[in-house]
Amino acid sequence: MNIDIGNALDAVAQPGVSEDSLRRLDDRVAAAHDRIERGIADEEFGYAALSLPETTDPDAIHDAVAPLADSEYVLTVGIGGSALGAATVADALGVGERAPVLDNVDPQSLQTTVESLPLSETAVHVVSRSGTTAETLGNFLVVREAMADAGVDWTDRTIVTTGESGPLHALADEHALPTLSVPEGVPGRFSVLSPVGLIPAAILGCDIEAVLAGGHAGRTALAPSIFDCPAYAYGAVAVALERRGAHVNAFVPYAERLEYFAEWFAQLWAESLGKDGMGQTPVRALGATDQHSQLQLYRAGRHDKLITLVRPRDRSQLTIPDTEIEELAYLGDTGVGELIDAEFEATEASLAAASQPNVRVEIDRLDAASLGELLYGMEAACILAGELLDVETFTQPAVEWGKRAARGLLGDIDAPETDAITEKERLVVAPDRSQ
Ligand SMILES: O=P(O)(O)OC[C@H]1O[C@](O)(CO)[C@@H](O)[C@@H]1O
Repeated sequence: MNIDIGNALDAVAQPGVSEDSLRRLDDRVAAAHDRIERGIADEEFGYAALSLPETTDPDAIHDAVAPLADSEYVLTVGIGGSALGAATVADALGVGERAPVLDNVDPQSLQTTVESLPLSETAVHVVSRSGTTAETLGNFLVVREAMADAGVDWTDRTIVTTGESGPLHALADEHALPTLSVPEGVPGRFSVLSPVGLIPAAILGCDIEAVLAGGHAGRTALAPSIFDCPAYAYGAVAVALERRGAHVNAFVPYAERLEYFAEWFAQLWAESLGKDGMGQTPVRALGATDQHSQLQLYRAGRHDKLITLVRPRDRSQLTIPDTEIEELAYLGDTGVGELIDAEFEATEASLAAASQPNVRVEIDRLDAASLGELLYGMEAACILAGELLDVETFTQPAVEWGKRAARGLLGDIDAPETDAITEKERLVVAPDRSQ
């Protein structure tokens, strides 16, 4: 993974960062790096995520999934960090269509998903770090009943990843389901390089060792300076720009197979850095598609964004055939990869020409090793940003209020938050149907 921050400098962008302030910021990056290394060495909560390339045991994953190796599909039942990592890895490695994700509680899509899958050839991976998440457990209870109704023994086709205790762990124990642990000290959104993110890819025959090796390359690339460490360069520049008004991070991968990666990044960035009244709002977009929907805003709208452009350098070859239409001659014999890269570079230049700060993130090609390095790099960038912003990067206390309110509404607990639902201020505007 390498990073080009040239278009974030104040010589080009507004807001922009001067090279002097980057050099001054580098002292803080060196101190933050020491802090991170100490956290890794002491296996501290959160920092332990940066040891996963070394601590995750791919053999244990292969052993656990061996009975499911005949699966045509792997259905992940999880939400947030318990789904987005697995979806990102499967998507990026080209098995996304065989690795659907149930990460919402929408009755229609749940029904459609369950009805569309050959349940006897489907493995179900239920993932929840807490083991209590209502959406995940609710979805799973529906899926297992559908399997039973279809005459499929769900205990033969289910594998669980969860914490050391909780209802999901109890259920797995009761039915002797194969169970792997969410690694100790690793928050969900930082757990992609563990069984949480790797099980579907392993069942579908992907090279998870190469993903971990890429993560390891990311580990060895950590260095106490933004001028030597791409991950820290990204994190530091994002923070510096946020401080100068770039409160939005439009994250734009130029590869369809990285669409879930943008969603994964959005959780990582929002849930880790959205604290104490700060935090860049991640916006997922896709290149070149969203050039035709969002770029007008990115170029001519407020100067309140960092635009992150991501691409694999090497792409598969597919050539646009020649055409008899003269105006389209320029497309003939052009690679589709050439076309999307021209769009990438033109968009990058168009943002610079409009003084809109943007950063280029590149990987060699979209393969297991580069993916592992990219995921690790973004996690390290996020942790570095958290150090510079001095926020509690690894928790997400603000999400608990809503969970209590919902459980109160469903009669599970007696929660004061639930009152706010019934006492909501109302000013409803509805069309007058009497006319
Ligand atoms: O893995 P769990 O405990 O089911 O949580 C799922 C997701 O929900 C959150 O706790 C937010 O509600 C995320 O941090 C987490 O990734």
